[in-house]
Amino acid sequence: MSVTVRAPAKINLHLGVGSLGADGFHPLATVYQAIGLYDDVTVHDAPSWAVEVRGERHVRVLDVPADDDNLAVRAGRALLAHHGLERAARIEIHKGIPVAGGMAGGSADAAATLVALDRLWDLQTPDDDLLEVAGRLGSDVPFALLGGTALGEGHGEQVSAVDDAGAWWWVAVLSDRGLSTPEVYRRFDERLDGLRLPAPEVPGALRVALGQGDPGRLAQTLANDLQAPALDLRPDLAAVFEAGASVGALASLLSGSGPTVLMLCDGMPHAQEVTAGLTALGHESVLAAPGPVAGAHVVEYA
Ligand SMILES: C[C@@](CO)(OP(=O)(O)O)[C@H](O)COP(=O)(O)OP(=O)(O)OC[C@H]1O[C@@H](n2ccc(N)nc2=O)[C@H](O)[C@@H]1O
Ligand SMILES: Nc1ncnc2c1ncn2[C@@H]1O[C@H](COP(=O)(O)OP(=O)(O)O)[C@@H](O)[C@H]1O
Repeated sequence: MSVTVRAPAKINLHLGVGSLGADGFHPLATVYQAIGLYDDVTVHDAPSWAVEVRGERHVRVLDVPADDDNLAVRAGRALLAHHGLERAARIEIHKGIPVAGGMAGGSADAAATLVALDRLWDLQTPDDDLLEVAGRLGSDVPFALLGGTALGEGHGEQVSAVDDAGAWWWVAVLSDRGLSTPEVYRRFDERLDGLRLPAPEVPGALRVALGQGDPGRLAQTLANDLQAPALDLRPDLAAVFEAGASVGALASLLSGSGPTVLMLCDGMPHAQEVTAGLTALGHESVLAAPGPVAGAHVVEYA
């Protein structure tokens, strides 16, 4: 028997970052949104742990570890440890989420594996326990379970749903190489030069824009505190922001720690226009996706 679970990419509509804490993490006030780019994870009972990674053309699958370092395997082991069990699984990952793009593809695989193994082995793990195991695997993993649009607090692992009336369309401009999340946070610290920041907050105007489902308003409130440090590390990305403005995107924003650049559009036809405009300017990997979409969910039992 096998179980296949689909999990979405995430973006951060607001990424407010505070000063580095004693735990080695930065306090966050973020609003996540799950968008329609997905990884599918299929699990089978097996005598020992194994993982295979495949993916769509725009995904650099060779950058994904195919051993015990893979977040999906770490998730499987963590779930078993939580239940005090000893078993193993073969995990097949089909990636549609860009690797090291600031869209939490590894976290999506971890979340999908938690749900898939829970079903395969009928573990009946309570939701709160799954969220807790997820939060220890990575700050973004609980959101990949929840999906939709959600507030992220703590270091991003404490998630709660947010009212969102929108049917948003995003265009993602991928990069030909990834950016390391810890390096971007380190650069964020360097820029502060010892200054202590107040606790980060999500602006009320963002919640209003989401509640009204108004793309023009949302465009005014998108913000990411990691954008400037990421641009320090990748100054070439400035050209992508300029391209977004020149093809009429409502706003451009770095996705998480980057290097993917997101462009907010006014509906699907506009997203298609923006995609065509960027392609005509020579940007090769450009994907349009709707949001919000569901978190990790079963798509097949076989
Ligand atoms: C920046 C964000 C925004 O959603 O996502 P990505 O853009 O990477 O997808 C997240 O904060 C990334 O979360 P995730 O990739 O799960 O990070 P983790 O595995 O928990 O942590 C990796 C490392 O990033 C740094 N880190 C992470 C989260 C946080 N709030 N503060 C940090 O300083 C720490 O150095 C940590 O050791
Ligand atoms: N299942 C996985 N999918 C993607 N990356 C993984 C996975 N497991 C481990 N990794 C490692 O995590 C790093 C960051 O992964 P990813 O989640 O794609 O990006 P980001 O943190 O930018 O959102 C990759 O460079 C890769 O080495």
